[in-house]
Amino acid sequence: MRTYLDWNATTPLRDEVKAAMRDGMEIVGNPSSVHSEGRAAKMAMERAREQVAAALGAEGADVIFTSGTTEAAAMVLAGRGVHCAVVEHSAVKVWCEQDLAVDSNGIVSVPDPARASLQLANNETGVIQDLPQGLGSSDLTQAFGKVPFAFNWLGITAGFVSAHKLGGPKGIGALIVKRGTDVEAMIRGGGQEQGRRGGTENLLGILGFAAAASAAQRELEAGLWDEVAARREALEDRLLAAAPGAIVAGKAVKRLPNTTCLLTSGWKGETQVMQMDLAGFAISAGSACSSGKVRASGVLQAMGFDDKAAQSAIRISISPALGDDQVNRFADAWESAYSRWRDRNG
Ligand SMILES: Cc1ncc(COP(=O)(O)O)c(C=O)c1O
Repeated sequence: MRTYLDWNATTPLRDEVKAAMRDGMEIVGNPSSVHSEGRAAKMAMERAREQVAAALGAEGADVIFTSGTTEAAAMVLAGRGVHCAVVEHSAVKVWCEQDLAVDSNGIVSVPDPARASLQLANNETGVIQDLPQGLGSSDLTQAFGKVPFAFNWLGITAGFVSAHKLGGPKGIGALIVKRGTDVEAMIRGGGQEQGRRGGTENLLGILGFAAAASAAQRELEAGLWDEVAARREALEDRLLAAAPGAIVAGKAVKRLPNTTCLLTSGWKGETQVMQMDLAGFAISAGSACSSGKVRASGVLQAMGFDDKAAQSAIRISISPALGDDQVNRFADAWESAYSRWRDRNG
């Protein structure tokens, strides 16, 4: 039996999502067609758009369906000379001047919010940022569904989300913009999405996204993520007690309730990921692998960790679908791997 502890990377489809997509398979029409089949497809899509907007607290804002955050970010950032910090996901970073300062907790200073992009929560550490009013754009991908927020109250112009982080399908997401914001289409062609994103819409993906967004909203309102936070705290207490030299990145500041980024300097993150995989647990390493060369995480380096510490990072990210038992079994497995490593490196 495998235990999946990598919910920040992606999530399994929720049952409600599968049901919504299965129902959607019966829809025949193209949302742009004027006949009854087309109007039925359009109606289902617009209902889904309202559901996504409601879950995001973005009623009255424009929800433009895209293939996910990467596309949404490109639409508003490409060629604009926007500023960001190196802690951003590469989907944002690739378009920006990466010159904003980051402190040892991963908190970013934003001198000119209108010309900046700042993530609400970091995918590696879970660190949550207070977004300054008037911020140009924010990557909301990791925060959506895990912590309550309302787009309408964040005071930002644009936000990016991906459905697969909250139990929806992969390859669908949205760009959310304040109504009336000028957004030039990147993918041109038909006039879909008010001329801002050409191409026949991914209706099945959209229906799955809406079901995921509503389910996530209900879960948050029911307080299930408070239980996740308590479970995560208990896990960190155990791991830090077993490995007194270990560090949890960002532990001193507000974080997502489900994320632990653990550094055990000297013990390679990749090694830990492989050992845990063999023991039946999926976690991820906090370092990025590019062209066969393992690099330390830029996020952790920006927070002041040296290469050896940064390369030891693992990320454990849980969800309300996991119980105490699964998390405890992971802690057991990690602790015994740690004591073997410590005995060898003593
Ligand atoms: C914070 C953050 N931004 C952007 C992305 C990219 O999302 P997608 O690959 O769905 O476009 C991810 C997911 O990997 C993420 O965690």
